[in-house]
Amino acid sequence: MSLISLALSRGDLVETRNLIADNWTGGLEPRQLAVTDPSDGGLVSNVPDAGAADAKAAVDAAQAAFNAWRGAPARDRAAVLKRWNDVIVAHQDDLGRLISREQGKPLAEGRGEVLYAASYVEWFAEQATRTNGEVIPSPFSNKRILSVREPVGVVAVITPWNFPAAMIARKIAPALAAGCTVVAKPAEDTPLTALALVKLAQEAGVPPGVINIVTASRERAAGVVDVWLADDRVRKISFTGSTPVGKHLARQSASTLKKVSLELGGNAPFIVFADADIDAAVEGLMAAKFRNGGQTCVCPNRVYVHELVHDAFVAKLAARVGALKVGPASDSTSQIGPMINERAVQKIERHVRDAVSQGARIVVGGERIRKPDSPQAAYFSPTVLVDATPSMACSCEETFGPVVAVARFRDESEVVARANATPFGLAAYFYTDSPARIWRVAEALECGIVGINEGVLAAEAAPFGGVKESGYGREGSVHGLDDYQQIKYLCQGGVR
Ligand SMILES: NC(=O)c1ccc[n+]([C@@H]2O[C@H](COP(=O)([O-])OP(=O)(O)OC[C@H]3O[C@@H](n4cnc5c(N)ncnc54)[C@H](O)[C@@H]3O)[C@@H](O)[C@H]2O)c1
Ligand SMILES: O=C[C@H](O)CS(=O)(=O)O
Repeated sequence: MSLISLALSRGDLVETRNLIADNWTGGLEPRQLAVTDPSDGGLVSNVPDAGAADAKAAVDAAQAAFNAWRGAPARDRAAVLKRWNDVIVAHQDDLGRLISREQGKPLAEGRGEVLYAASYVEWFAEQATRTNGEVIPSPFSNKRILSVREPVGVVAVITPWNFPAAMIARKIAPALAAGCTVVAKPAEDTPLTALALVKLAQEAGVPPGVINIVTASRERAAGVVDVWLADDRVRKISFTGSTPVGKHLARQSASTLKKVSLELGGNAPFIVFADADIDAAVEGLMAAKFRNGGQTCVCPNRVYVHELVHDAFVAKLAARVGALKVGPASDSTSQIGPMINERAVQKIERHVRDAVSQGARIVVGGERIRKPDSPQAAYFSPTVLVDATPSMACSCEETFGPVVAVARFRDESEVVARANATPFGLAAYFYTDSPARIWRVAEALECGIVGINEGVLAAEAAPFGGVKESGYGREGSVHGLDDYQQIKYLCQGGVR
């Protein structure tokens, strides 16, 4: 094991308090939430386990800051966001270590996520000065009409644990660019990265009350968010997480007709046609599937390989999967870190057991890895299953782990139908050498994101989001501000 320290050079970036207005606070109740290292179960730190009173205080602060922030020139908002981007990049190493400590991903991935998060901040620093309205040719000689874009108001941001930096940056940056203010609640497993990012935002000059962040346990998360859902000053919910929670938030937002954007669960198909470059398809699947140990919403969850190339593909894939090194983030040679928690690894075990009980065969892996020196850690061996069928749990639910389930197919129309036979529609991937097939299949797949002969799609310039039960709204791209703004129509009469 080539050990590396996950200690930060700037220890004060391990911020253990919540921020409301310009007050770093331990919370209005003396309750604490323990943050543990998934690599060994050790305690990283404690943060406040906030409640309803903290949630309301956050909205009070965000509302109080809104008029001044929305009234600032767009270039001033852009300058603050640019400085935030710069300080995030300057602290890439510390933030990467913090991500790896609380989320478990290997340090190289943690460092990479920091730059990914910063790319959204930089993108929206640029977009902030482009929120143009329109002067519209008037249908009336005595009237002039135009439209302007305005910030919606206070935005509630609720984020998951798998990308603790990128997911919250992908929401706070456009909110601030649009002139909104924010109340944020990061995932209970990974609050420290979000707290550090907000601390850096404060250092970059984000005014008091523009960003407010509270942390809460899984048991108390609903209590915090329910306050925001019921408060009519909160004009938008931006959520990334599971589909069941997303549906709940959408239902509860209806009472005050909040704008809602939902980046939810996936069940991505990965299709390898007979005319594909098999080596490229294997590498594409490795990149897409094993990023963050398979714990991403766009990970391929069902792999369909044409029967003519199935055995050759599986043999190459199994060799690559079997060679992946599993270990703690503190080992620089680790390629697959621990799963986020015990609940996650038990779901993966359940999926593998269910698949085998229905006839799937394990080609490589298939078992939990227990490390004597870290009995509480939740490691799972990189796994390839073949002979997967639609009725298996691993075909119906996202496994969210390092397990590849492979099925054969015969023709294009059959495999597209199978790929679409899911309530989800976030990402899909396919490999082919046929330009005509590229258009047919890309148009036929029911999803928001398509990888064509490519496995890694993340990009701040691209519109990220899904359809069906993977949610709605788009993050990043020139569309990323739309959900944080409203369009106002102005009509001036008496011109003639
Ligand atoms: N589409 C995307 O961009 C995207 C990105 C990352 C993760 N995800 C999805 O998120 C899931 C994994 O993340 P997770 O386990 O953190 O999801 P989760 O839905 O359990 O939790 C997400 C956030 O919601 C909060 N939350 C949980 N229950 C709540 C409730 N009743 N009321 C209010 N807030 C509540 C959590 O504290 C957390 O902050 C997977 O389904 C994954 O596909 C989607
Ligand atoms: O897990 C969800 C992330 O949004 C995936 S990505 O890093 O944006 O591709």
